[in-house]
This record gives sequence, structure tokens and C-alpha cells, in this order.
Amino acid sequence: MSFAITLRSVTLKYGAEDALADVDLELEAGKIYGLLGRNGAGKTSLLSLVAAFRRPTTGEVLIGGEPVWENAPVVSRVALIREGGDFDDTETVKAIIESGTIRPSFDADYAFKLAERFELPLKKRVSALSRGKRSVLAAVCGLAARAELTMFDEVHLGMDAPTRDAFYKELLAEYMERPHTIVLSTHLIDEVANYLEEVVIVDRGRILRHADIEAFQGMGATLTGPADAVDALGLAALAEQRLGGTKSITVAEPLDAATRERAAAGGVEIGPVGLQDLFIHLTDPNRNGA
Ligand SMILES: Nc1ncnc2c1ncn2[C@@H]1O[C@H](COP(=O)(O)OP(=O)(O)OP(=O)(O)O)[C@@H](O)[C@H]1O
Repeated sequence: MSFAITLRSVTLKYGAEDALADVDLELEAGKIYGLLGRNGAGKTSLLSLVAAFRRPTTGEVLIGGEPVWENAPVVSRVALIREGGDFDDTETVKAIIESGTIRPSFDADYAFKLAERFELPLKKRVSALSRGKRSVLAAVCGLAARAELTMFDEVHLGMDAPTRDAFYKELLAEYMERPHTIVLSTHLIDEVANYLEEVVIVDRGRILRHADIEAFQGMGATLTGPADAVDALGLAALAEQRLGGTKSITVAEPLDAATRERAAAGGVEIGPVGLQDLFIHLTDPNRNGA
């Protein structure tokens, strides 16, 4: 079966509050998705519904066209890895990895190989792990789950930059070998942008944007060159940086041909917009029409 994700008119309430309100979303199987949103936007709530950790208040959550709630054959092939990993803290790393085999697709050999690569101390109890190593253990269990749909919810929090880099590369290698559906919920946007095919932005319980990464990058640009020439273009900058006589600005609008020509004539180079700058702009609560 396909592990496409469908949400139809989904609302999730916690008491009187809507964590998600009337959400419609279609994610095709076999792609790598980035799920972005500000704190409290509803990312964890959305992933919890897809993994059937929670039931929607109203609406439907489907995987491969089948309702996911109380659907063990589907849920057994879905992995949601949350920050901290939801482990029993009294267990050792080795015991946690071995307990992964409850899941039929879990590859313990691969998990132990990853544990060695990421220098996880097998004999230590989870309670004695540093925050970063605990995140690594969660990531290792997520990779080795060999699920058809794998969702990482801020799992990289606590990992240092080289470890995050190694994790992303391992995730990509695993995806290339065994294409499946991957959702990465993250605040480290620019860091993962190169790995994503599509991006979903959740904002205040709604889907604000869903598009492929090129479409996002085409929504703006970065212009770098002599400060006078950049200023002369008269563009509204979301962000700017200055180093000596050189200025770099980020804009959240596609550039027309005339602007591109003027930029080139003034020695201004045009590059893709940073996803993080665009995200900050799109989710700015003061922005009209956001
Ligand atoms: N168990 C809960 N009980 C009550 N309200 C909750 C619960 N879990 C989440 N919420 C509320 O639902 C909304 C969405 O929260 P959610 O955790 O899904 O956001 P998030 O995008 O994952 O945030 P973050 O980036 O801060 O982790 C927030 O307003 C949050 O306070």
C-alpha cells in the first residue's frame, strides 16, 4: 500500500482550544517533507494524529486512503519519533535498542551499527545519557524502525552540529536505499532545506502554505552587491546585512526581468531566498493576509 497522508477537515481540540482547525492536507508517498511552524503552531498535534497517538475531534486522518485510528496493520508501519524518544529511563541503551524488535520491520543490526557510529554507550541507562545522546538514541531507533512513514518531531534538539549533519546524511542514505515517506518537524530550517522536497508551514492551527521547495525559494531572493546599487533597486527588504560597502538583502517577492537587469548592471548578484527568512516573514503575526 502507499503511505500517502490525507487530512480531511481535521480539527483537534484540547478542551476549548483548537490546536488544529479544519485542516486539509495531502502528502504524497515517498517524499521528504519539512513541517515548519512557530512554537505552539500545531506541528506535534498534527504528527500525533497521523501516528494515531491521538484521535481528531472531527474530520478524518488517512494513510494510503485508510483511516489510521485503531488500524494496527497501518500503524505498525508508521514511526513517530519525538524529542527525548519516550523511553523508559531505567533501561540501558542496549535494552532500548533490543526492545525495538517489537516492531516487525525494526532492523536491530542496523541500530547497533548506528549506535557504534554515533558513539552511544550501550551499557548506560537512558537516565544517565546527555540530552544530545538521548536525541541520538531516538534518531537511531527512528532510522532502524525501517517504517514506511517515518516522522521526526524535533528529534535533533540537543544534538551538536556535526551530529545533526551526520544524522541528516544517514537519513538521506537510508531514504535513497529505501524510498519511503519522511516528515521532519524542525526549527532549524535552513539546515534541512537541502534535504526537503516539499515544505508545509503550519500557523496557529492551520496550513499556511504547502509547496515544493523550489516554489518556496522562488517566492523571494537574496541580493548582494555594492550597497548603493542594492539600495537603488528600491526593494522592500525582510532582512539585511552590511559588511563594509557590501550589502545583502532578502526580499519576499519574485523579481521581474527589469529588476534583474538593473541588478546585473549594478553588479548585484541574485541568489535564492533563505527558507528561514521567508518563514519568519510568512508567519509574522503583524503581516496582513498571513
Ligand atoms: N496536551 C495538551 N493539552 C492542552 N493543550 C495542548 C496540549 N498539547 C498541545 N496543546 C496546545 O495546542 C497547541 C499546539 O501545540 P503543539 O504542541 O501541537 O505545537 P507545536 O507546533 O508542536 O509547538 P512547538 O514548536 O512549541 O513544539 C498549543 O497552543 C498548545 O499549547
